[in-house]
Amino acid sequence: MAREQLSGAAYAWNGFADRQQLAAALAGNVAARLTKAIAERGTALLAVSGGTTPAKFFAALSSIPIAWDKVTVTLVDERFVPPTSPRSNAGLVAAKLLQSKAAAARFVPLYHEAASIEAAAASDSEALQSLAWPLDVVVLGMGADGHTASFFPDADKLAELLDPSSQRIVLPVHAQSAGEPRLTLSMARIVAAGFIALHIEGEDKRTAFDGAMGAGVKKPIREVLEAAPIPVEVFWAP
Ligand SMILES: O=C(O)[C@H](O)[C@@H](O)[C@H](O)[C@H](O)COP(=O)(O)O
Repeated sequence: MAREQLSGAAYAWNGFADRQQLAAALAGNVAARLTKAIAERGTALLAVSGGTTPAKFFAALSSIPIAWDKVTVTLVDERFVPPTSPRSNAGLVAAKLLQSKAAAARFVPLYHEAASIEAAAASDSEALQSLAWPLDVVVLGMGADGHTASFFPDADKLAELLDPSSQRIVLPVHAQSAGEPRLTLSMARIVAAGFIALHIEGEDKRTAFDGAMGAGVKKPIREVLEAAPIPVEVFWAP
């Protein structure tokens, strides 16, 4: 595990020979952190990302026997679609994570029906406000464009999205490259997590990550690493 310090953007690189080994290692790390949180405060709060990368990790985590009835799972971000949509991250989590042992966990979605995405985000629904913040664990993904969560480089009001002092829990996102409008946890809620993992796979993502750590225009993933008070644990496999 190589620990890197880049002018405030600290991260630890955890490289694996294949995606199954990564899934087992990341699941073991997350399960241990959740168990520690339950021992310390009686409950644990986990936020996960969607997309195509997490499926193996979700399957590995779901089978680990921890006190899942004391775990609340929410999302880092969500497309503005109902859980029945094939684009829904809530649907992905229900199908791939909240199974087996993890079926006993409580799930709190970001999406709920509303007249607009702004209305949905502004309500920061009652269920979210009452969660036992800060997050104990957050697992981020990253796009090849350097976005993470729904902090897309072409998002409207990107500076607001990246503001680490925001008091908001959930923010609305409009970005041409995102497809549908998004709901995202705010930067402040993400970087306050006790354990921040970035799960990326493939050479394209490694190249994109290395590029984001270099000079030039700061991509959102670099902004998150710089805003985080603790090193981000990067989990990568080819
Ligand atoms: O809603 C989403 O799409 C995710 O939360 C998003 O932030 C994801 O982590 C990246 O876009 C990577 O997506 P892939 O895993 O599909 O490459």
